[in-house]
Amino acid sequence: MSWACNPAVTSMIVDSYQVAGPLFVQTLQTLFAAQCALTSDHLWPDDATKSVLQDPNYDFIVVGAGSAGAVVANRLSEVPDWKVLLVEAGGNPGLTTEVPQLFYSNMGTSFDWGYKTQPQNACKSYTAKGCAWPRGKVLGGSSSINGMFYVRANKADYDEWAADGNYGWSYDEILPYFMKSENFTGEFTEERSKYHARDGPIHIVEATEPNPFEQLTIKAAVELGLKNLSDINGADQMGITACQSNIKDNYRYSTARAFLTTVKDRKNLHVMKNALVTKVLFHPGTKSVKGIQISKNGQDIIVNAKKEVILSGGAINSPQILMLSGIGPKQHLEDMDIEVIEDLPVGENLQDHVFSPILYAMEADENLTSIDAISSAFVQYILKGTGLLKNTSPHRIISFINTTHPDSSMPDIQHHHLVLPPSISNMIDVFEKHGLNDNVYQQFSELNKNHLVMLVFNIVLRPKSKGKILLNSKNPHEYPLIHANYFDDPEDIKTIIRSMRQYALRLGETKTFEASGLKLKWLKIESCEAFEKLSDEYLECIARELTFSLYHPTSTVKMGPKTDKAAVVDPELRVHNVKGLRVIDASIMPDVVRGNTNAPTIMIAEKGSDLIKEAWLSKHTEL
Ligand SMILES: Cc1cc2nc3c(=O)[nH]c(=O)nc-3n(C[C@H](O)[C@H](O)[C@H](O)COP(=O)(O)OP(=O)(O)OC[C@H]3O[C@@H](n4cnc5c(N)ncnc54)[C@H](O)[C@@H]3O)c2cc1C
Repeated sequence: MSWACNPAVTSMIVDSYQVAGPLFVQTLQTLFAAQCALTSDHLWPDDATKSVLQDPNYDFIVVGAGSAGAVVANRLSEVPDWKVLLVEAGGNPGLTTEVPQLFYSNMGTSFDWGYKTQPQNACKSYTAKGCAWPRGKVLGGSSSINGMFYVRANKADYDEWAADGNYGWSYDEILPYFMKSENFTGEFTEERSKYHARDGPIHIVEATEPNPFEQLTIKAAVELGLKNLSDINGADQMGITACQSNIKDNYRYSTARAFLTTVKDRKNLHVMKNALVTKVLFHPGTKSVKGIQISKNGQDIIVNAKKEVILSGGAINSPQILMLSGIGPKQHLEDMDIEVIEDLPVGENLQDHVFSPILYAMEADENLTSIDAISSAFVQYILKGTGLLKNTSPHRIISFINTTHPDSSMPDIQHHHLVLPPSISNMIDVFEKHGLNDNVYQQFSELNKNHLVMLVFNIVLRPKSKGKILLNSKNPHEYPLIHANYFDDPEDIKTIIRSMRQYALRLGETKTFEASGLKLKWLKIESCEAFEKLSDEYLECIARELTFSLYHPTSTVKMGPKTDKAAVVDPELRVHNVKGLRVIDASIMPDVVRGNTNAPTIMIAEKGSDLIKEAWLSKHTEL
C-alpha cells in the first residue's frame, strides 16, 4: 500500500502542519487523497523478484516497460501457455505522472533518467552546454511523463519504410495496428471510422472546451492560410488543430495504465521493477540468445529465455544494452574492451526533433499561478475532476506546414504552442528544469513575472543531421554518451529559419495577435547581439543558443533488410545474424516520423507482438 493511502501516516503529517492554516492543510489532505486514488500501489502489477529468483526461466523476456514494452508484455501474455517476464528499471507511477497538467514537473525527478546531450554547436545557452533529454524511468516509460499528444505522423513515413525494403510496414498495412490499441472516445462519424476504433485499451480524447489562447492561436494561423483540421489522425495532416490526447477520466492514460493495470493479475505475466538489465547473454560460442543479466539491489541475477529476448529500452538504452552485450560497431566495442558477438551499426543514425522557440508575451494577472490558485485547482480537480489540471490545455495546439512546397501533403515543420501563465515557476519551471543558464533563466523569469508567455516551437521534422549513441564505458550503470549533432547539416538551420519567417514571426502580424495584446519578445543573448536583429545570422544564432529537444529520439537500432548497411534489425525486428533477439521500440524507426513519436511506438509494439505470435504460433492474431 502507498503511504499516502495509510490514514495513520497522513493524519500525522497533516497534524504537524495545522499551524500553516486551513487552506494548506486542506491542500495536503487533497494531495494525499489524490495520490492514493491515482497511484496507489494496488493499481500496478506486483514486483515479481521473489518468483524470478525461485524459477528464473521464461519463454519471453521483455526489457523495459515503456511505450512499447508494456504493449509487448501484454500481447505476448495473451497466450496462456507462454510465461512472460517484463523487467523495468523504474517503479510505479506517482501523483505527478498521473495528473495531466503536471506533465512537465516529472523532469529531473526519479521518474526521469535525466540524460543530457554532449556539448556541440547547439544547446549553447545551457549551463551544461548540452540539451536536456528526459526519458521515463517508471512503468509506462516515457508514456508516463510525456505530453500525451496523440499523433500518428504522416502516411508517407510508413510508405517510405516499406519502399526501403521493410515489407509489411506501409501505411495501409500498419493502420490496423494503430486502430487495434485505440479506444477513441470522440464523435464517431463514417469518415472517422476509417481511421479510429473503439475497442482497444488506450483511451483517446478530443480536445474539448478550447481555452481562449488555443482558440486565438488557431484563428491567427487560419489568418496565415493554415487549414483548421478536425482530425489530425485522419486523412490530412497539413494545418492546425487542438490535438487528441491519451487521457481518461482526467488522468494520464499511459501504456502502463492501458496495458499493465488491466492484466496485472495474469498468472503468466511477471513484472520485475527497479531492476536494471545489464546485458543479453549468449550460449557460449554462438550467436544464440540464452537470457539476460539483471542488476537489482547490488545483486546480479541471471534469467533464461526459452524462446526470445525482446529489448524495449528505448532509443538510448536499447543500443546501450546491445553494445554492452557485444552487438555494435566492432571498433567501438574493442575500444571499450567488450567481446564482439556481431558487428552492426548500433547507436548510429540517431535522429530527433530539434526546435527553437519564438516568444510572445502579454501582461497578465500574477494571481493565476499563486499558491492559492494552485491549491484550489487541486481541490477542484480532486473533488470534481474539473479545472486546469484535468488535461493539457492551453498547450494542445499543434500545426504542420511545408516551408518549401506549401501544397505538399508532407510537412517539414511542426509547431507546438506552450502557454506559460505569469510566474509559472510557482508551478512548473520549464526553463529551469531544462538547465538554461542564469542569463537566459533570469530574463525569462523577469518577463514571466507579470506576463503570460507563449512559446512557439519551430520543430524540424526530418532532420538531415544524424547523431549517435556511444558507450562511455563497459559499466552498465554509467550513462552512454549522446551525440545529438543538432544542425550539423546546415539545411536544418535553413529549415528552422524558414519556419520562423513563414509562421512563428508572422503570427505577431495577424489581426488576431494584435488584438490580443501578445507581442513578440526576444531574450538578450550576448553572442547574438553582434548580428542584425531578424537577419538569417541572428536567427541561426538564436537557434543554436536556445535549442531544445522535443524528446523524440529514434532510429538508433535501424530497421532494414540485410542489404541496408545501416540496418540493425530486419523488417520482423530480429537483430541481423543473431538468434532469439528482437528490438521493439522507437529505436527501430528507419527515420524519425513526421510527428510525435508515442503513438507510432505503440503501433510498432502492436505489430512487433503480432510478428512474434506469427513466428511461434504460425498464425496472425485477429485484428
Ligand atoms: C517529456 C517527454 C514528452 C513527450 N511528449 C510526447 C507527446 O506528447 N506525444 C508523443 O507522441 N510523444 C511524446 N514523447 C515521446 C514519446 O513518449 C517516446 O517517443 C516514446 O515513449 C518512446 O517509447 P519507447 O518504448 O521507445 O521508450 P520508453 O517509453 O522510454 O521506454 C523505455 C523503458 O525501458 C526502461 N529501461 C531502459 N533501460 C533499461 C534497462 N537497462 N533495464 C530495465 N529497464 C530499462 C525505461 O526505464 C523505460 O521504462 C515525449 C517524450 C518525453 C520524454
